[in-house]
Amino acid sequence: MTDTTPLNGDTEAGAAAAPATATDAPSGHPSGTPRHRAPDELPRTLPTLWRSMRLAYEAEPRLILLSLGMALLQALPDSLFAVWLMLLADGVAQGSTTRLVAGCAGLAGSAVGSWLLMTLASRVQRTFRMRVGASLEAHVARLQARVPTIEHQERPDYLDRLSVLKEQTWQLDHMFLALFDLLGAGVRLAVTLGLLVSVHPAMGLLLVFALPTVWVSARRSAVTQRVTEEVAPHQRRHRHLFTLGTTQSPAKEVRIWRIGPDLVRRRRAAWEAWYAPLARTRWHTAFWQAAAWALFAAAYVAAVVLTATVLSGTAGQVLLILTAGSRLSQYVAMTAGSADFLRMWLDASQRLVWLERYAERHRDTADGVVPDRLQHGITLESVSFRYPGSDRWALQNVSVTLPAGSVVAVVGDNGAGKSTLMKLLSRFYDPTSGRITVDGVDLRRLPAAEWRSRMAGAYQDFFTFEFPARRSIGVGDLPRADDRPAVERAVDRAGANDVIARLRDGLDTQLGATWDGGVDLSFGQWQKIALARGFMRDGTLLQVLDEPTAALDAETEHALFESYARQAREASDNGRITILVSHRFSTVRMADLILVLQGSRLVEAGTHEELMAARGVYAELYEIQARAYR
Ligand SMILES: Nc1ncnc2c1ncn2[C@@H]1O[C@H](COP(=O)(O)OP(=O)(O)OP(=O)(O)O)[C@@H](O)[C@H]1O
Repeated sequence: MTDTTPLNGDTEAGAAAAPATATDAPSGHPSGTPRHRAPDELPRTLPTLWRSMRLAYEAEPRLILLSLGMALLQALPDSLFAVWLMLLADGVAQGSTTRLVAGCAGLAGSAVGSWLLMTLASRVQRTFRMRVGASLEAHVARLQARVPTIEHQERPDYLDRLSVLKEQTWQLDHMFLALFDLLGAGVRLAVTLGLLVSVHPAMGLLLVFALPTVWVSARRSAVTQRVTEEVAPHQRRHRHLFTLGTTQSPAKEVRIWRIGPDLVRRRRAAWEAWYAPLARTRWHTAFWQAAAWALFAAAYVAAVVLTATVLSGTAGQVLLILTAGSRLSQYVAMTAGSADFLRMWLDASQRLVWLERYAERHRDTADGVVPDRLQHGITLESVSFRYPGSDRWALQNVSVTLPAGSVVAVVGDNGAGKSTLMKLLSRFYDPTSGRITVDGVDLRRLPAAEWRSRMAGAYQDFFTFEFPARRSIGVGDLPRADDRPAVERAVDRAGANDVIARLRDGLDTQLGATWDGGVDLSFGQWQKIALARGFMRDGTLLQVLDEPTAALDAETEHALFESYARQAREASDNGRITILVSHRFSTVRMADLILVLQGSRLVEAGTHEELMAARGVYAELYEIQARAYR
């Protein structure tokens, strides 16, 4: 693959592996080269195996025991088949009715028993798989949600490992069954070996010749798994490009820029980069597997010939060696196949435990108490921040106090760090250096979930919840999601009455055209719904409005925030701070405090009048915009 230009934020595998060049000094880095971040070591195998077994046992204790019992029982009628055949053959050859009847009865019993057990086992195992699979998937989802920050969602090493784990989660249930099959195959193998040795101890050597097939198979699986991990970034990338080329949201740009063929080409290249090493590995290991099986086949033929000639075995014994010998190869293949699955199970278990440990390490251990009301405000003390894997400072040495009860506006160029500041205040990330305090208490000491429950927010990259309008807004305060007057108040605060008035069934209208009876909204209408959601919560300490009205015209935005700021000042009996990000200076001038960010630094702070009098960056930009509107 030669063309590796990132596409739409796609993460480059090569970039993730770039050498470390970062310093910790908060100074701008011109290149923005991503720093190398080695993925954590996967935990040791055996304890992780034990852990995943415990998880499955805790989820379905009775089903797991029943499945295991069935798998072991199924081994018996199967492996005794050779004995019945021997009795039958000797009965015919020696004219012994007793042997003949015993052989026939044994064959009938084995056939019926096998069928019965197979039918029962498949039912039990299907239920077991569905239930355990669902419970493990939920476990992985919970672990991910438990991490309070969103840093891990942007780490390529984490995403690669997680994408493999997600695939494996639904396979984990298969793998438990593979373990039971392996145990069942062990029983079959032991019985068959006993039968072979009963003819002559030398027949036991057949097992020795079968062992290379097991070893090669296990080795094959381990090598394939290692390569799978190495090429995981390409796999994620080709899926991403496929989604880009086939889903609705990028469809307009894909067509207008006519990048469809380029996407196809790049997806193909990513697919090749993912698949080619895997295919090579499979071919390579298949050669060794074939060689191992050829060795076993030669030993099997020799055993049959030896029994018939040198050992002068009876017809029944020759038949027993023929049947048990071929079954031995079948059982060895079964053991090897289960071992193959087992290898994947080991790997999935390791990843699962890695995720558990990651979630545990990043568990929120903050023990501070979020205040009922703000007395002084929120202070940033020399706050610097850079995103995980990036050398570029998104914020540098920002020091400022946002006073309790104030309306604060943040302005600045694209990429100046405004949204980053909002993310730090929301504790989606912790500062790289410096600290943020809430009435003097470090924000890191306040439990993220509790702090966020006292926040509300509306963002430029809002999400379109395709629920009935009432609920799409109501989820902004889940306990009151069905409280109609509360939803109506939020609609009013967001100035979204016009959007609701146009909906066929008002607040009860299903949003999203792909749903039965659903309607689609314009971008601006969706944005007003998101804004209303951001106004659902009462009693918040921090209200973040990160360009939530960028799709509205300047006049509407201005009127909306004038009214909102007035309400916020009148009703702020708990010292709530409202922080508004906007590019429109006509809107931000009403704020009590205006922060001007430029190139990741806070360059000015003050009221509109103070900043105009200072004749700095703010005054200049304000004049430019004002002239444009005149
Ligand atoms: N998830 C991320 N990972 C790495 N870098 C990021 C990430 N998000 C933002 N950045 C970088 O951080 C810097 C600040 O971005 P931020 O989104 O805070 O800017 P902004 O002032 O809100 O810009 P805009 O006005 O365009 O919304 C930019 O250089 C940006 O490229």
